[in-house]
Amino acid sequence: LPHRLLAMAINRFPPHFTTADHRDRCLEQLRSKCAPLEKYIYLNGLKGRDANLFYDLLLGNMKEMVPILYTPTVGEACINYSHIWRRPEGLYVSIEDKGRIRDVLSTWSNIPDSRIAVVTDGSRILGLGDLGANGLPISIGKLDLYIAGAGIKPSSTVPICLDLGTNTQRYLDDPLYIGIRNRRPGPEQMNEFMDEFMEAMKEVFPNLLVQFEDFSTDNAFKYLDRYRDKYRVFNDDIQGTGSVILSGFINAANLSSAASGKPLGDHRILFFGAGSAGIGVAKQLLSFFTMQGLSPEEARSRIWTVDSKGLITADRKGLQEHKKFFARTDYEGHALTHLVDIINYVKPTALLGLSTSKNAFTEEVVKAMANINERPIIFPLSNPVHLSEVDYHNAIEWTDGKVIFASGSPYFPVTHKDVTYEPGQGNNMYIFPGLGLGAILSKARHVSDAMVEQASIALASSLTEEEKAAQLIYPRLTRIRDISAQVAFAVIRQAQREDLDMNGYLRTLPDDTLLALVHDKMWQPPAVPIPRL
Ligand SMILES: NC(=O)c1ccc[n+]([C@@H]2O[C@H](COP(=O)([O-])OP(=O)(O)OC[C@H]3O[C@@H](n4cnc5c(N)ncnc54)[C@H](O)[C@@H]3O)[C@@H](O)[C@H]2O)c1
Ligand SMILES: O=C(O)C[C@H](O)C(=O)O
Ligand SMILES: [Mg+2]
Repeated sequence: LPHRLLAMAINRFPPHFTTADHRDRCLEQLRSKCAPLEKYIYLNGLKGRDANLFYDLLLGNMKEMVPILYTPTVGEACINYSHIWRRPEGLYVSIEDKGRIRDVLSTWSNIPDSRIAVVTDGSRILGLGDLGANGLPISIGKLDLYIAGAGIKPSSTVPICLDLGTNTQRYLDDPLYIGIRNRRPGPEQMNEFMDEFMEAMKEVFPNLLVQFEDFSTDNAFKYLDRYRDKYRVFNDDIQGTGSVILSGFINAANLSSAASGKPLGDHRILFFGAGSAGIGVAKQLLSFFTMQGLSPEEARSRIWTVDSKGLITADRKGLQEHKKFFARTDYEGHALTHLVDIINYVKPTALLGLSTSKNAFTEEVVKAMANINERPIIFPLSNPVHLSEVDYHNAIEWTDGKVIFASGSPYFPVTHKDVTYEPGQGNNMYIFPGLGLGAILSKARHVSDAMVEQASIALASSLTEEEKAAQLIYPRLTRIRDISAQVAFAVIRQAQREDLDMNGYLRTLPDDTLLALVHDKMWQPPAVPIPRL
């Protein structure tokens, strides 16, 4: 520091100030706030004042801080973002920037360092609907997990919110709303905007991986298909979720089959919710069955999907494109609309909720699953927690502790008849940090389906003996860096198998050296000494 600044800094730190004490002081300040949103605002302020300390605290307190910075509290932060906004912390690209998007992107301060952008258009934030320009915190929250969970350097991250307007009237009417006050454009105008945006991203940020986040279902599928072979891009809600749930399902199916004695290939999966997440997961779960030796057609026959109109059948008029693949052709009879009737007809071993329909898995539903399965697999995956299809304590109580459970948002452990049960969290946060790190280190030209699948298998195999003994299906969050390294390693090797990598050096490394290199590349918050005379 120049002498004048050093002198100022010395004068302003109290004589007994130490960094270690200050870490404890910040934790105490955080814990003194009662409301989760207040905690979010506090942490956001801390990040602005001292980012290194913020990430150091996050790394040391993942279990406590992730539910504040990420799901579920980040959802509340998004809903209220126009009112809690403090300072610029990401990049907004608005529909009014059309024709000069390249110039807008060029204003970003860390272009040479930039490696990963999370881009949302705010149109489907978690299960909370169209939040427009208030969606930026979801990009920030995902990138905080890249930094803490996979050691991506903070200066390499680019949070982006595309401000295309909103169809949510209460925001259009809110005098403090931070976005443009228009309804969303039609598909043609949006396509033109997205084409210009993606091309400009490639020009301005040549080394960037783009993660699409929380686009409404039609656009999520459309823009993934449109850009996946042209740019380095993946969709977290379709591919990240598919990958994390395949992983949890592999471990859950093993536990369930061990209890029932039935072969793994006999599982039958019922999806409640058939949007980007439901169909994304269903497509990824096909590979669970093909891994057991089933043909692709047999695999498809093990999956049933349900939307707000009931069991999806091929004869339904006006069926949306993304629902056609799993639409049943073998059901004859009147439309099945009640979940219990559907369960009794399908006899699923697993019920997965991606419906945004709070408490849809009622006692009757859960007991119907428990009646036909020794250990029913029930995953209420909708976020945030108040939209979960069933709360953990109910799932435990209604199945007398037999359920194999994972939810999208975190739950606390539950004690039932003197036994304490730990829930799994089936959230794409276990996948995207490692998937992104692997794609960045290998300099992969594209993110392939096989890379996503290898990420999933690596996650499934990452359980420790202790975690297996506790019958967990996902590893503990405190091990996230280790898990991300294993995921990244698997992604790099798959990129190499498919000739998608542009970092030839990594090919020359034996497995243990490559894994060590992935760990070495992870950024650690530096301990910044307090200046003293
Ligand atoms: N756990 C995770 O990692 C993860 C990842 C992605 C998405 N999600 C969650 O999944 C949910 C869905 O996301 P999406 O993008 O697929 O949304 P979406 O709105 O496109 O899809 C919702 C689906 O649920 C169906 N549905 C709604 N109400 C229903 C009801 N009462 N009965 C039956 N079906 C009903 C709809 O018809 C639709 O098919 C969100 O809450 C999101 O937060 C979780
Ligand atoms: O953001 C999350 O917590 C998971 C997922 O991407 C979602 O949209 O719900
Ligand atoms: Mg999402």
